[in-house]
Amino acid sequence: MPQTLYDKLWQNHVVHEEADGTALIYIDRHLVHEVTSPQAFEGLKLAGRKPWRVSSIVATADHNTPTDHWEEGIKDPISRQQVETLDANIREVGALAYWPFKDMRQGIVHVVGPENGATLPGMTVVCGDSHTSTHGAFACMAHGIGTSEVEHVMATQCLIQKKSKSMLIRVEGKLGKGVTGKDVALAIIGKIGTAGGTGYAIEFGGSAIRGLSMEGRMTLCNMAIEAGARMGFVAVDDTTINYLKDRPFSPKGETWDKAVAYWRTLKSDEGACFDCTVDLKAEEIQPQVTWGTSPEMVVPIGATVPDPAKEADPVKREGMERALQYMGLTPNLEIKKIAIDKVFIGSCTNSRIEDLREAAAVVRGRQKAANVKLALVVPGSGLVKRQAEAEGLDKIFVAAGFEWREPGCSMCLAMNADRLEPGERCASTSNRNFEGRQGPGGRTHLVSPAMAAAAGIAGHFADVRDIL
Ligand SMILES: CC(C)[C@H](C(=O)O)[C@@H](O)C(=O)O
Ligand code: SF4
Repeated sequence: MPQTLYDKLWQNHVVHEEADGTALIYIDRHLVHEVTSPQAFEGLKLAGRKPWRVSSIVATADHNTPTDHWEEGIKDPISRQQVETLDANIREVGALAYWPFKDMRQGIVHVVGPENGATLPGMTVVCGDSHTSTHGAFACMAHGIGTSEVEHVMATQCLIQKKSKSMLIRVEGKLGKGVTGKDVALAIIGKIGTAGGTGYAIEFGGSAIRGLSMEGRMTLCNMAIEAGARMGFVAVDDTTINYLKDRPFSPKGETWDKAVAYWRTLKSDEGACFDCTVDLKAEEIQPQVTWGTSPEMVVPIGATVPDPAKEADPVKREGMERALQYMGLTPNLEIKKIAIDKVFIGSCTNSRIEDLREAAAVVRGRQKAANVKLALVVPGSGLVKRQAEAEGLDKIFVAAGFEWREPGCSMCLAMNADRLEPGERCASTSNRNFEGRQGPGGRTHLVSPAMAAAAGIAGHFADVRDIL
Protein backbone atom coordinates (compact mmCIF):
# COMPACT_ATOMS: atom_id res chain seq x y z
CA MET A 1 0.00 0.00 0.00
CA PRO A 2 1.37 3.45 -0.85
CA GLN A 3 2.58 5.25 2.26
CA THR A 4 2.76 8.93 3.17
CA LEU A 5 6.05 10.37 4.39
CA TYR A 6 4.44 10.56 7.82
CA ASP A 7 3.54 6.83 7.71
CA LYS A 8 7.18 6.03 6.95
CA LEU A 9 8.63 8.25 9.67
CA TRP A 10 6.15 6.89 12.20
CA GLN A 11 6.68 3.25 11.27
CA ASN A 12 10.46 3.61 11.48
CA HIS A 13 10.28 4.79 15.08
CA VAL A 14 7.55 2.73 16.74
CA VAL A 15 9.01 0.67 19.58
CA HIS A 16 5.65 -0.65 20.74
CA GLU A 17 2.04 0.07 19.83
CA GLU A 18 -1.06 -0.73 21.91
CA ALA A 19 -4.35 -1.79 20.35
CA ASP A 20 -5.81 1.70 20.93
CA GLY A 21 -2.99 3.29 18.92
CA THR A 22 -0.98 4.56 21.89
CA ALA A 23 2.61 4.01 20.92
CA LEU A 24 6.10 4.29 22.25
CA ILE A 25 8.26 6.23 19.79
CA TYR A 26 12.06 6.23 19.72
CA ILE A 27 13.69 9.66 19.78
CA ASP A 28 16.83 10.26 17.73
CA ARG A 29 17.66 13.87 18.48
CA HIS A 30 16.97 15.79 21.66
CA LEU A 31 17.52 19.53 21.43
CA VAL A 32 17.83 21.31 24.74
CA HIS A 33 17.67 24.99 25.75
CA GLU A 34 17.76 26.74 29.10
CA VAL A 35 14.05 27.46 29.57
CA THR A 36 12.45 24.03 29.61
CA SER A 37 15.30 21.81 30.81
CA PRO A 38 16.07 22.71 34.47
CA GLN A 39 13.21 20.73 36.05
CA ALA A 40 13.93 17.79 33.78
CA PHE A 41 17.58 17.62 34.84
CA GLU A 42 16.48 18.07 38.45
CA GLY A 43 13.95 15.23 38.15
CA LEU A 44 16.56 12.91 36.68
CA LYS A 45 18.98 13.73 39.44
CA LEU A 46 16.39 13.14 42.16
CA ALA A 47 15.55 9.76 40.66
CA GLY A 48 19.25 8.88 40.43
CA ARG A 49 19.03 8.46 36.64
CA LYS A 50 21.38 9.41 33.85
CA PRO A 51 20.35 10.31 30.29
CA TRP A 52 19.76 7.14 28.26
CA ARG A 53 21.75 8.35 25.25
CA VAL A 54 23.84 11.43 25.91
CA SER A 55 24.90 11.53 22.25
CA SER A 56 21.33 12.40 21.23
CA ILE A 57 21.52 15.71 23.11
CA VAL A 58 22.40 18.98 21.43
CA ALA A 59 22.18 22.01 23.69
CA THR A 60 22.49 25.77 23.47
CA ALA A 61 21.35 28.90 25.32
CA ASP A 62 19.08 31.21 23.36
CA HIS A 63 15.96 32.66 25.00
CA ASN A 64 17.65 34.47 27.88
CA THR A 65 20.90 35.60 26.31
CA PRO A 66 21.41 39.30 25.59
CA THR A 67 22.13 40.44 22.05
CA ASP A 68 24.60 43.20 22.83
CA HIS A 69 27.43 43.96 25.26
CA TRP A 70 28.33 40.32 25.70
CA GLU A 71 31.41 41.41 27.63
CA GLU A 72 29.05 42.53 30.41
CA GLY A 73 27.49 39.08 30.75
CA ILE A 74 23.79 38.56 31.51
CA LYS A 75 22.52 41.39 33.71
CA ASP A 76 19.10 40.04 34.62
CA PRO A 77 19.60 37.65 37.58
CA ILE A 78 16.81 35.23 36.57
CA SER A 79 18.03 34.99 32.99
CA ARG A 80 21.59 34.55 34.20
CA GLN A 81 20.56 31.77 36.56
CA GLN A 82 18.74 29.89 33.79
CA VAL A 83 21.72 30.04 31.48
CA GLU A 84 24.15 29.08 34.25
CA THR A 85 21.91 26.17 35.27
CA LEU A 86 21.95 24.79 31.72
CA ASP A 87 25.70 25.17 31.71
CA ALA A 88 26.11 23.24 34.96
CA ASN A 89 23.67 20.51 33.88
CA ILE A 90 25.24 19.88 30.50
CA ARG A 91 28.75 19.96 31.91
CA GLU A 92 27.63 17.30 34.39
CA VAL A 93 25.74 14.91 32.09
CA GLY A 94 27.38 15.63 28.73
CA ALA A 95 25.98 16.07 25.21
CA LEU A 96 26.85 15.39 21.58
CA ALA A 97 27.30 19.14 21.25
CA TYR A 98 26.89 22.10 23.55
CA TRP A 99 27.16 25.67 22.33
CA PRO A 100 27.03 27.84 25.45
CA PHE A 101 26.49 31.58 25.75
CA LYS A 102 29.22 33.44 23.78
CA ASP A 103 30.34 30.32 21.89
CA MET A 104 30.94 30.93 18.18
CA ARG A 105 28.26 28.36 17.32
CA GLN A 106 25.70 29.50 19.90
CA GLY A 107 22.31 30.51 18.57
CA ILE A 108 18.62 29.75 18.48
CA VAL A 109 18.20 26.02 18.95
CA HIS A 110 16.19 25.66 15.72
CA VAL A 111 18.90 27.42 13.74
CA VAL A 112 21.97 25.69 15.18
CA GLY A 113 20.64 22.11 14.86
CA PRO A 114 20.21 22.14 11.07
CA GLU A 115 23.22 24.30 10.25
CA ASN A 116 25.52 21.89 12.07
CA GLY A 117 23.98 18.81 10.49
CA ALA A 118 22.60 17.71 13.88
CA THR A 119 19.15 17.56 12.28
CA LEU A 120 19.14 14.87 9.60
CA PRO A 121 16.37 13.44 7.41
CA GLY A 122 14.32 10.62 8.87
CA MET A 123 15.05 11.55 12.47
CA THR A 124 12.59 12.03 15.27
CA VAL A 125 13.54 15.40 16.74
CA VAL A 126 12.14 16.77 19.98
CA CYS A 127 12.80 19.83 22.12
CA GLY A 128 10.99 21.50 24.99
CA ASP A 129 9.94 24.15 22.52
CA SER A 130 6.89 24.46 20.32
CA HIS A 131 8.82 25.58 17.23
CA THR A 132 10.63 22.26 16.97
CA SER A 133 8.37 21.73 13.97
CA THR A 134 11.05 23.75 12.09
CA HIS A 135 13.17 20.60 11.70
CA GLY A 136 10.40 18.99 9.64
CA ALA A 137 11.95 20.85 6.70
CA PHE A 138 14.43 17.94 6.65
CA ALA A 139 11.69 15.28 6.49
CA CYS A 140 11.94 14.73 10.24
CA MET A 141 9.14 13.88 12.63
CA ALA A 142 9.86 16.93 14.77
CA HIS A 143 7.71 18.46 17.47
CA GLY A 144 7.75 20.31 20.74
CA ILE A 145 7.39 18.57 24.10
CA GLY A 146 6.66 19.69 27.68
CA THR A 147 9.20 19.74 30.49
CA SER A 148 8.02 16.42 31.97
CA GLU A 149 8.45 14.86 28.53
CA VAL A 150 11.95 16.33 28.33
CA GLU A 151 12.73 14.33 31.45
CA HIS A 152 10.98 11.26 30.01
CA VAL A 153 13.04 11.41 26.82
CA MET A 154 16.25 11.85 28.77
CA ALA A 155 15.44 8.88 30.98
CA THR A 156 14.13 6.47 28.34
CA GLN A 157 14.91 7.89 24.86
CA CYS A 158 11.22 7.31 24.10
CA LEU A 159 7.96 9.22 24.11
CA ILE A 160 4.34 8.10 24.37
CA GLN A 161 2.48 9.29 21.29
CA LYS A 162 -0.64 8.73 19.25
CA LYS A 163 -0.45 9.02 15.52
CA SER A 164 -2.00 12.19 14.12
CA LYS A 165 -4.17 12.45 11.03
CA SER A 166 -2.35 13.46 7.86
CA MET A 167 -2.87 16.66 5.88
CA LEU A 168 -1.28 17.56 2.57
CA ILE A 169 -0.92 21.28 1.88
CA ARG A 170 -0.05 21.63 -1.76
CA VAL A 171 1.25 24.90 -3.18
CA GLU A 172 1.60 24.67 -6.95
CA GLY A 173 3.13 27.25 -9.26
CA LYS A 174 5.83 29.87 -8.97
CA LEU A 175 6.03 32.43 -6.18
CA GLY A 176 6.18 36.03 -7.37
CA LYS A 177 9.10 38.40 -6.86
CA GLY A 178 9.37 39.43 -3.20
CA VAL A 179 7.10 36.60 -2.02
CA THR A 180 8.85 34.28 0.44
CA GLY A 181 8.37 31.16 2.57
CA LYS A 182 7.06 33.45 5.32
CA ASP A 183 4.30 34.77 3.08
CA VAL A 184 3.39 31.21 2.13
CA ALA A 185 3.21 30.27 5.83
CA LEU A 186 1.04 33.29 6.69
CA ALA A 187 -1.20 32.79 3.64
CA ILE A 188 -1.75 29.16 4.66
CA ILE A 189 -2.63 30.17 8.22
CA GLY A 190 -4.90 32.90 6.85
CA LYS A 191 -6.68 30.23 4.81
CA ILE A 192 -7.00 27.32 7.26
CA GLY A 193 -6.87 29.32 10.53
CA THR A 194 -4.82 28.73 13.68
CA ALA A 195 -6.91 25.64 14.46
CA GLY A 196 -6.93 24.36 10.88
CA GLY A 197 -4.10 21.92 11.48
CA THR A 198 -5.24 20.71 14.92
CA GLY A 199 -4.89 16.94 15.15
CA TYR A 200 -2.88 16.74 11.91
CA ALA A 201 0.69 16.24 10.83
CA ILE A 202 1.09 18.47 7.78
CA GLU A 203 3.14 17.58 4.73
CA PHE A 204 3.93 20.61 2.56
CA GLY A 205 4.19 19.70 -1.10
CA GLY A 206 3.76 21.02 -4.61
CA SER A 207 6.12 22.76 -7.02
CA ALA A 208 6.29 26.02 -5.05
CA ILE A 209 7.45 24.16 -1.94
CA ARG A 210 9.99 22.17 -3.93
CA GLY A 211 11.20 25.52 -5.26
CA LEU A 212 11.92 26.83 -1.76
CA SER A 213 15.44 26.75 -0.29
CA MET A 214 16.00 24.89 2.99
CA GLU A 215 15.77 28.27 4.74
CA GLY A 216 12.34 28.87 3.20
CA ARG A 217 11.19 25.36 4.10
CA MET A 218 12.35 25.85 7.69
CA THR A 219 10.35 29.10 7.90
CA LEU A 220 7.29 27.28 6.64
CA CYS A 221 7.62 24.24 8.95
CA ASN A 222 8.44 26.57 11.85
CA MET A 223 4.96 28.07 11.52
CA ALA A 224 3.11 24.74 11.17
CA ILE A 225 2.57 24.97 14.91
CA GLU A 226 0.85 28.35 14.44
CA ALA A 227 -1.56 26.59 12.09
CA GLY A 228 -2.46 24.29 14.99
CA ALA A 229 -0.48 21.27 13.77
CA ARG A 230 2.08 19.64 16.01
CA MET A 231 4.42 19.17 13.12
CA GLY A 232 4.96 19.95 9.47
CA PHE A 233 7.40 18.45 7.03
CA VAL A 234 8.74 18.49 3.50
CA ALA A 235 10.00 15.48 1.51
CA VAL A 236 13.71 14.99 0.84
CA ASP A 237 15.05 16.17 -2.53
CA ASP A 238 18.35 17.46 -3.95
CA THR A 239 17.91 20.75 -2.08
CA THR A 240 17.84 18.86 1.24
CA ILE A 241 20.84 16.72 0.38
CA ASN A 242 22.94 19.59 -1.00
CA TYR A 243 22.27 21.60 2.15
CA LEU A 244 23.51 18.80 4.41
CA LYS A 245 26.68 17.92 2.53
CA ASP A 246 29.79 18.56 4.65
CA ARG A 247 27.98 19.93 7.70
CA PRO A 248 29.90 19.07 10.92
CA PHE A 249 27.53 16.27 12.08
CA SER A 250 26.46 15.09 8.63
CA PRO A 251 27.63 11.57 7.83
CA LYS A 252 30.83 11.32 5.79
CA GLY A 253 32.25 9.01 3.11
CA GLU A 254 30.52 5.69 2.65
CA THR A 255 28.07 6.41 5.47
CA TRP A 256 27.02 9.56 3.62
CA ASP A 257 26.24 7.56 0.48
CA LYS A 258 24.21 5.03 2.45
CA ALA A 259 22.39 7.81 4.29
CA VAL A 260 21.55 9.61 1.03
CA ALA A 261 20.14 6.39 -0.45
CA TYR A 262 17.86 6.07 2.58
CA TRP A 263 16.96 9.76 2.68
CA ARG A 264 15.78 9.60 -0.93
CA THR A 265 13.00 7.21 0.21
CA LEU A 266 11.64 9.88 2.54
CA LYS A 267 8.74 11.13 0.46
CA SER A 268 5.10 10.16 0.11
CA ASP A 269 4.53 7.36 -2.37
CA GLU A 270 2.54 7.96 -5.52
CA GLY A 271 -1.15 7.48 -4.66
CA ALA A 272 -0.67 7.72 -0.86
CA CYS A 273 -3.84 8.77 0.94
CA PHE A 274 -4.11 11.83 3.15
CA ASP A 275 -6.98 12.51 5.55
CA CYS A 276 -7.24 16.02 4.16
CA THR A 277 -5.75 18.04 1.29
CA VAL A 278 -5.58 21.83 0.97
CA ASP A 279 -4.54 23.55 -2.27
CA LEU A 280 -3.06 26.99 -2.79
CA LYS A 281 -1.88 28.68 -5.97
CA ALA A 282 1.59 30.21 -5.64
CA GLU A 283 0.79 33.05 -8.06
CA GLU A 284 -2.06 34.22 -5.81
CA ILE A 285 0.13 34.59 -2.70
CA GLN A 286 1.09 38.21 -1.98
CA PRO A 287 3.39 39.65 0.69
CA GLN A 288 1.43 39.26 3.93
CA VAL A 289 1.00 41.47 7.03
CA THR A 290 -0.85 40.49 10.20
CA TRP A 291 -3.16 43.13 11.61
CA GLY A 292 -4.36 41.42 14.81
CA THR A 293 -3.29 39.33 17.77
CA SER A 294 -3.28 35.91 16.16
CA PRO A 295 -1.31 34.78 13.09
CA GLU A 296 -4.58 34.02 11.26
CA MET A 297 -5.47 37.72 11.40
CA VAL A 298 -3.54 38.38 8.24
CA VAL A 299 -4.08 40.15 4.92
CA PRO A 300 -2.06 40.93 1.78
CA ILE A 301 -0.10 44.21 1.85
CA GLY A 302 -2.49 45.92 -0.59
CA ALA A 303 -5.52 45.28 1.65
CA THR A 304 -7.21 47.25 4.41
CA VAL A 305 -7.74 46.40 8.08
CA PRO A 306 -10.86 44.20 8.17
CA ASP A 307 -14.11 45.64 9.47
CA PRO A 308 -15.70 43.64 12.32
CA ALA A 309 -19.11 45.11 11.34
CA LYS A 310 -18.95 42.96 8.21
CA GLU A 311 -18.35 39.76 10.19
CA ALA A 312 -21.54 37.73 10.63
CA ASP A 313 -20.21 35.38 13.34
CA PRO A 314 -20.61 37.20 16.71
CA VAL A 315 -17.73 35.32 18.36
CA LYS A 316 -15.36 36.18 15.52
CA ARG A 317 -16.63 39.77 15.47
CA GLU A 318 -15.88 40.21 19.15
CA GLY A 319 -12.41 38.70 18.68
CA MET A 320 -11.71 41.13 15.85
CA GLU A 321 -12.93 44.11 17.87
CA ARG A 322 -10.75 43.15 20.80
CA ALA A 323 -7.73 42.64 18.55
CA LEU A 324 -8.22 46.01 16.85
CA GLN A 325 -8.52 47.71 20.21
CA TYR A 326 -5.30 46.12 21.46
CA MET A 327 -3.52 46.90 18.21
CA GLY A 328 -4.76 50.51 18.22
CA LEU A 329 -6.16 50.17 14.69
CA THR A 330 -9.38 51.27 13.03
CA PRO A 331 -11.35 49.18 10.53
CA ASN A 332 -10.83 49.86 6.80
CA LEU A 333 -7.46 51.58 7.31
CA GLU A 334 -5.03 50.79 4.50
CA ILE A 335 -2.30 48.47 5.76
CA LYS A 336 0.26 50.67 3.98
CA LYS A 337 -0.82 53.65 6.14
CA ILE A 338 0.11 51.91 9.41
CA ALA A 339 3.23 53.61 10.80
CA ILE A 340 5.66 51.57 12.88
CA ASP A 341 8.00 52.32 15.80
CA LYS A 342 10.38 49.36 15.65
CA VAL A 343 11.62 46.64 13.33
CA PHE A 344 12.73 43.20 14.42
CA ILE A 345 14.49 40.98 11.91
CA GLY A 346 15.32 37.72 13.65
CA SER A 347 13.83 34.67 15.48
CA CYS A 348 13.86 30.97 14.59
CA THR A 349 11.41 31.80 11.80
CA ASN A 350 13.56 34.27 9.89
CA SER A 351 17.14 34.74 11.09
CA ARG A 352 19.06 32.54 8.67
CA ILE A 353 21.51 33.77 6.08
CA GLU A 354 18.98 33.90 3.28
CA ASP A 355 16.58 35.93 5.43
CA LEU A 356 19.32 38.44 6.16
CA ARG A 357 20.28 38.60 2.48
CA GLU A 358 16.66 39.32 1.52
CA ALA A 359 16.39 42.09 4.10
CA ALA A 360 19.77 43.56 3.14
CA ALA A 361 18.75 43.67 -0.53
CA VAL A 362 15.92 46.02 0.43
CA VAL A 363 17.96 48.12 2.87
CA ARG A 364 21.06 48.55 0.66
CA GLY A 365 21.76 52.21 -0.09
CA ARG A 366 18.68 53.40 1.82
CA GLN A 367 18.05 54.92 5.26
CA LYS A 368 15.85 53.91 8.16
CA ALA A 369 12.85 56.25 8.43
CA ALA A 370 13.13 58.92 11.14
CA ASN A 371 10.00 57.72 12.97
CA VAL A 372 11.47 54.22 13.41
CA LYS A 373 13.13 54.30 16.83
CA LEU A 374 14.95 51.02 16.54
CA ALA A 375 15.54 48.47 13.79
CA LEU A 376 17.18 45.33 15.12
CA VAL A 377 18.85 42.70 12.99
CA VAL A 378 19.59 39.60 15.05
CA PRO A 379 21.28 36.68 13.29
CA GLY A 380 20.02 33.27 14.38
CA SER A 381 23.45 31.97 15.31
CA GLY A 382 27.10 32.86 15.55
CA LEU A 383 27.71 31.04 12.26
CA VAL A 384 24.96 33.01 10.48
CA LYS A 385 26.49 36.19 11.90
CA ARG A 386 29.95 35.28 10.66
CA GLN A 387 28.63 34.38 7.20
CA ALA A 388 26.63 37.61 6.97
CA GLU A 389 29.67 39.66 7.98
CA ALA A 390 31.80 37.86 5.37
CA GLU A 391 29.24 39.00 2.80
CA GLY A 392 29.23 42.56 4.15
CA LEU A 393 25.55 42.45 5.14
CA ASP A 394 26.27 43.92 8.57
CA LYS A 395 27.74 47.04 6.94
CA ILE A 396 24.64 47.47 4.76
CA PHE A 397 22.38 47.36 7.81
CA VAL A 398 24.54 49.62 9.96
CA ALA A 399 24.94 52.19 7.16
CA ALA A 400 21.14 52.35 6.95
CA GLY A 401 20.77 52.96 10.69
CA PHE A 402 19.79 49.39 11.61
CA GLU A 403 21.46 47.72 14.63
CA TRP A 404 23.53 44.58 14.11
CA ARG A 405 23.35 42.30 17.14
CA GLU A 406 24.62 39.06 18.67
CA PRO A 407 22.53 35.87 18.11
CA GLY A 408 19.59 34.81 20.29
CA CYS A 409 15.79 34.77 20.47
CA SER A 410 15.93 38.52 21.16
CA MET A 411 12.72 40.47 20.63
CA CYS A 412 10.72 37.44 19.51
CA LEU A 413 9.53 37.14 23.08
CA ALA A 414 10.15 39.31 26.09
CA MET A 415 12.53 36.97 27.93
CA ASN A 416 15.63 39.13 27.53
CA ALA A 417 16.48 42.82 27.33
CA ASP A 418 15.08 43.32 23.80
CA ARG A 419 11.41 44.21 23.99
CA LEU A 420 8.69 46.63 22.95
CA GLU A 421 7.45 49.36 25.27
CA PRO A 422 3.67 49.56 25.85
CA GLY A 423 1.90 50.83 22.74
CA GLU A 424 4.92 50.44 20.45
CA ARG A 425 4.24 48.94 17.05
CA CYS A 426 6.69 46.54 15.45
CA ALA A 427 7.21 45.02 12.02
CA SER A 428 8.53 41.65 13.14
CA THR A 429 9.79 38.58 11.32
CA SER A 430 8.91 36.31 14.26
CA ASN A 431 6.00 33.87 14.42
CA ARG A 432 3.64 35.00 17.19
CA ASN A 433 1.71 38.25 17.51
CA PHE A 434 -0.14 37.44 20.74
CA GLU A 435 -0.89 40.25 23.20
CA GLY A 436 2.29 41.18 25.06
CA ARG A 437 4.45 38.70 23.16
CA GLN A 438 7.22 41.23 22.47
CA GLY A 439 6.66 43.10 25.76
CA PRO A 440 3.56 44.17 27.70
CA GLY A 441 1.33 46.36 25.55
CA GLY A 442 3.56 45.85 22.50
CA ARG A 443 1.91 45.55 19.09
CA THR A 444 3.33 42.97 16.70
CA HIS A 445 2.77 42.72 12.95
CA LEU A 446 4.22 39.54 11.45
CA VAL A 447 5.92 39.94 8.09
CA SER A 448 8.77 38.53 6.00
CA PRO A 449 12.34 39.86 6.40
CA ALA A 450 12.06 41.81 3.12
CA MET A 451 8.75 43.35 4.24
CA ALA A 452 10.18 44.21 7.69
CA ALA A 453 13.12 45.91 5.99
CA ALA A 454 10.78 47.79 3.65
CA ALA A 455 8.71 49.00 6.63
CA GLY A 456 11.88 50.15 8.37
CA ILE A 457 12.84 52.24 5.36
CA ALA A 458 9.37 53.66 4.68
CA GLY A 459 8.38 54.15 8.33
CA HIS A 460 5.11 52.34 7.59
CA PHE A 461 4.17 49.08 5.88
CA ALA A 462 5.10 49.11 2.21
CA ASP A 463 4.93 46.64 -0.66
CA VAL A 464 8.41 45.24 -1.06
CA ARG A 465 7.61 44.53 -4.72
CA ASP A 466 7.57 48.29 -5.36
CA ILE A 467 11.10 48.59 -3.96
CA LEU A 468 12.87 45.53 -5.38
C1 LIG B 1 10.12 29.25 25.94
C2 LIG B 1 9.55 28.19 25.06
C3 LIG B 1 9.02 27.10 25.90
C4 LIG B 1 8.55 28.74 24.04
C5 LIG B 1 7.97 27.67 23.13
O1 LIG B 1 7.69 26.55 23.50
O2 LIG B 1 7.74 27.93 21.99
C6 LIG B 1 9.17 29.84 23.21
O3 LIG B 1 10.23 29.39 22.44
C7 LIG B 1 8.14 30.49 22.34
O4 LIG B 1 8.40 30.68 21.17
O5 LIG B 1 7.08 30.83 22.86
S1 SF4 C 1 13.05 32.64 18.43
FE1 SF4 C 1 11.06 32.94 19.34
S2 SF4 C 1 9.77 31.30 18.60
FE2 SF4 C 1 11.89 30.73 18.24
S3 SF4 C 1 12.47 29.51 20.00
FE3 SF4 C 1 13.07 31.63 20.42
S4 SF4 C 1 11.33 32.51 21.51
FE4 SF4 C 1 10.58 30.61 20.55
